[in-house]
Amino acid sequence: MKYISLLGATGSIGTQTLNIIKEHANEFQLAAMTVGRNITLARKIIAEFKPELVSVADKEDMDNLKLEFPNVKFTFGNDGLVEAAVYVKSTILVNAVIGSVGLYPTLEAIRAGKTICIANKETLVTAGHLVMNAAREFDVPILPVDSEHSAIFQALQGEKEKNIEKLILTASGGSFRDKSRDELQNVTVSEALNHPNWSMGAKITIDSATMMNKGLEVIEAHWLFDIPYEKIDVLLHKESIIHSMVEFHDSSVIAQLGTPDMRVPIQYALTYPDRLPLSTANRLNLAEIGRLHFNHMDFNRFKCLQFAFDAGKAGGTLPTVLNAANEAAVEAFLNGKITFLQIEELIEKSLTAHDSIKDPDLSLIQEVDQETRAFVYSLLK
Ligand SMILES: NC(=O)C1=CN([C@@H]2O[C@H](COP(=O)(O)OP(=O)(O)OC[C@H]3O[C@@H](n4cnc5c(N)ncnc54)[C@H](OP(=O)(O)O)[C@@H]3O)[C@@H](O)[C@H]2O)C=CC1
Ligand SMILES: CC(=O)[C@@H](O)[C@H](O)COP(=O)(O)O
Ligand SMILES: [Mn+2]
Repeated sequence: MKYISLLGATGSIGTQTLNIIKEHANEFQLAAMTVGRNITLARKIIAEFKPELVSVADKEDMDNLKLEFPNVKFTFGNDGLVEAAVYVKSTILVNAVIGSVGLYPTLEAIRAGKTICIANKETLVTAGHLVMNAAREFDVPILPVDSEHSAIFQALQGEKEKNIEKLILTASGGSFRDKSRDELQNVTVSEALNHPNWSMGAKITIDSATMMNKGLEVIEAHWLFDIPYEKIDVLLHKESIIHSMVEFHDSSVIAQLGTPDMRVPIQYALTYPDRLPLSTANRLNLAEIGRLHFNHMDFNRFKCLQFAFDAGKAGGTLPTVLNAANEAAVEAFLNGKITFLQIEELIEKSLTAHDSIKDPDLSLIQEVDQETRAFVYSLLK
C-alpha cells in the first residue's frame, strides 16, 4: 500500500487524483490532505476517503470540522500545508495546490524524503533551482503530473539525456486560439474560462488563454529535464492529442499521445515506473479523429510566452516576478478588476520594474514574490 499526502484535494487535479486512488484502492490510500475553502466538498472527501490528517485554509472551518469528524486530526493555514506534506505515514506527496504557496511544503516534503508528484508548476517556476537542488541532495524523485511534462518524461524512458536535440511542448492555443489580438480587447471572464479541450481550475484556464501556461511550462521543463531554453520549442496543436514530444540527435521524434484526460499523467506519476489499467479512460481512436493540426507559435500574438522565455533565460529572481505578477494579475482579471489584455501589461510592468538578483535563496524568493504582488496591487488602485 502506498500512502499519499494530497495538497489541493478539492481542486481539478486533486479530485482526479482521488478518482485514481479510488480506482486502485488496493494500491493507494489517502493519508493526509489539504483543502482551501471548499468545505462542502472537503466533508464529502473526508467521509469517503477517511484521511488521518486534514488541513484547511481557515481556523474557523477547522474548528467546525473537528466537531463533525472527531477521529480526524485537523490543522490549518500555511503551516497545515507543510504538516500534510510531511505527514509521517505518507511516502508520496501529490502537490496539486495552486500558486507559489506550494513551494515551501514541497521543499519540506523533499527534506522529509517523500517522492514528489508535482502538478503545481508555479513552485518550479518561482524556485526551480531550490527544488531540484534539494531533490538531488535528498535523493528524492520529482515526477511530473503536468500533461506535457509527463509526455516528455514518458518519451525519455530508456533514453540518454545527451542524445536530446530538443523538447517540443505542444500548446492548444487556449480559449482564444482563433482570435486576433484586436479581438482580445473585449473578451469576458466566462469566455476566457471556456477551454476547448481541458476542464481545469480557473487560474490555469486563464493562463492557457494568455499562453502564460505554456510559458510556465517552458520554465518547468527547463528545471525538470535540466535542459537549456534554446532546446525547448513550443508548437501549436489545437487538438491536445499529442501531449508533447522529444526530438533526438538522429532526427527521431518520440511523442506521447492520448485523449485529453489528466488522470493518465496523474496515475503514471503515482505508479511510475509501472503502469496500471485505467478502466474509465477514453481510448484514442486516430481513425475517428482523422486529422491533427500543427502551427508555428506566434510570439507577438502571445506575448506572455516571450516574457517567460526571457525571464527563464535571464534567471535570478525574474521567474519569481513573472510568476507572482501573473498570479496577482489573473486573480484581478477573475475578479473583474482588469481586462484580459491588462494581464500581460501588468506582468510586463512588473518585469521591467524589477532589478534581478542572482541565485536567490528561499527568503529572497518569498520577499520578491510578496513585493511583486504588492506592486501589481498598487497598479490596480
Ligand atoms: N487542472 C489541470 O488539469 C492541470 C493543473 N495543473 C496545475 O496543477 C495545479 C492545480 O491546478 P487545478 O487543480 O486546476 O486548480 P484548482 O483551482 O482546481 O484547485 C486548487 C486547489 O488548491 C486549493 N487552494 C487554492 N489556494 C490555496 C491556498 N492559498 N492555500 C491552500 N489551498 C489552496 C484549492 O482549495 P479550495 O478549492 O478548497 O479553495 C483547491 O483544492 C496548478 O498549479 C495548475 O497549474 C497542471 C496541469 C493540468
Ligand atoms: C492539461 C494540462 O497539462 C494543461 O496544462 C494543458 O496543457 C493546458 O493546455 P494549453 O496550455 O496547451 O492550452
Ligand atoms: Mn500542461
